Amino acid sequence: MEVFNTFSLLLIAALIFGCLLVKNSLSYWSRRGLDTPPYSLLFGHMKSAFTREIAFIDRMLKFYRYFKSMGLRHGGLYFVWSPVYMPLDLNIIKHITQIDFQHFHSRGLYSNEKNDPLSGNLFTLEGKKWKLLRHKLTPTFSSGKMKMMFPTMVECTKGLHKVIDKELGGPVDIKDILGRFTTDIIGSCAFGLDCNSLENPDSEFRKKGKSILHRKGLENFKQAMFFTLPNITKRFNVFVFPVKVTEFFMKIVKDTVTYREEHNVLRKDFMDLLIQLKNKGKLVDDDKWSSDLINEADNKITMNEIAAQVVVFFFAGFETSATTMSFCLYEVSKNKSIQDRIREEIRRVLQGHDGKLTYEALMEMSYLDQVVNETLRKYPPVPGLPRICNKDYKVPGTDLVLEKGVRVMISVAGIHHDPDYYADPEKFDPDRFSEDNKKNLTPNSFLPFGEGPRYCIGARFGLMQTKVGLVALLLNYELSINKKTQEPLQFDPEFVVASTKGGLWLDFKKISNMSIH
Ligand code: HEM
Repeated sequence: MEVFNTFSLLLIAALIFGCLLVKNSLSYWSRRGLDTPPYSLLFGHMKSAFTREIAFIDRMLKFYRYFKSMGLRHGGLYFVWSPVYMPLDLNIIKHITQIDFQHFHSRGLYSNEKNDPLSGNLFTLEGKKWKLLRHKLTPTFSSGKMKMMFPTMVECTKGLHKVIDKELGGPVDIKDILGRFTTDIIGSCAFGLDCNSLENPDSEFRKKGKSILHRKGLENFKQAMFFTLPNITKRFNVFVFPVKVTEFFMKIVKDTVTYREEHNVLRKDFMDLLIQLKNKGKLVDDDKWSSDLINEADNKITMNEIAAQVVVFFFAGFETSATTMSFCLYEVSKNKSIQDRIREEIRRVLQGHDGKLTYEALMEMSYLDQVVNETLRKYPPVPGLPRICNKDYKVPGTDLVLEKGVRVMISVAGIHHDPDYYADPEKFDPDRFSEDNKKNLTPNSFLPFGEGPRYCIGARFGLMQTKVGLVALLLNYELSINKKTQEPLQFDPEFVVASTKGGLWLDFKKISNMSIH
């Protein structure tokens, strides 16, 4: 009986202590004079990340609008019980992402290189490791390297035309088809493999890609934990990807590298550049691509590092571009005059290039560029930018000191939909980005690829594949919405990347049969 009483007392004491701890954690912002939207005791502001009720983009809009409606420059959130700072003021954001980068060089995401090699990638790495790797990988994405990969991308449009032609006559789920298209492009450019997912929607690559981005059950819970409590996840040695997915990619990368090295295969793709970094530590000049021109250097990368980068290129690269293309096609399906104007530009520019879609021809399509920018504004695929404070930081123009370890979330979606920066923000208006109007945009109010030294390394590649896909489709097909098109669009809570719920269904009518090859 006495043992039972002691145990009960200890339990009550632990409960009281736990409650006080939670209360203390959840008063972090009020003690510093920052406002917070209503939250749940158990999950803070992340309940819907665990329950998947509200999409990430909608959460980013909601929190931004809450603070904005109160006329605030910033506010506080809680990821479960840990404090997250949300700046709205563009000057504070500029300081965090660019000027005072040394205080915020990391995203504070899960990375556990030793036990989970694929988590040691450029997106998640921190501090010096990230800096060194970024330095080594930057030349991989130079415009010269992009030009070299361009023909591979254009080649993949053949498969795109075939699939659309097969589906003519009924509504087409363009989101799914474009996901397969970019899977094939990245598969080709990153792994040097023909993933064949356009022809075969059940291809292994497509299945693995989907299983990562569209997580269910325990995997969904794990993903929310990686995001909200990375340190705890690391302590439990949880893998960022399901073990089978990790094994699949590790094997493909190792087999490809070994085969290329044994057979002296040179291909103009990411894998080739990463193999150069592994063996020599440096890349050849843009205009040369042969093994005897590679300079020696000692900062080489390992096989595991190659695998981690190839996989992050794959996951960061295919869905972001596919959703950009889908949202763009949805908007031009509703705006016939915009659609006609792009098609007219595509035809005119191609005529000047013997009907071939070359890198130079694509760069000439300025209206297409405006339309893609407006799509990225209205539907930013990455709606929030995470950072973590690496050393105490006084927020400029305020009395607030962010302590080391406090996380930051910048609401890209909120800024892109703020009427102070974009008049009538729900209107799809590519002329916002015309040569004349661009000068009037508020500096730092357009952040689809992030900002500062952690800016998206694949932005050029992403824009290139997005535009190649759009040219291939808009040249030969007229698009319109149909009864199956969801209006208004709903974002899918199961995806971190902004994506529509239940696909995106459009009608395609073939109007010409022009080749771009
Ligand atoms: C439309 C397409 C794309 C969009 C909208 C996009 C967006 C972004 C954003 C917002 C970030 C975070 C930037 C920051 O925190 O400031 C990012 C980082 C990154 N992206 Fe992209 N991305 C796209 C395509 C790609 C592609 C095609 C690749 C690779 C082939 C790629 C690889 C990466 C990597 C590796 C990072 C981490 C960079 C670092 O931390 O140093 N992305 N991307």
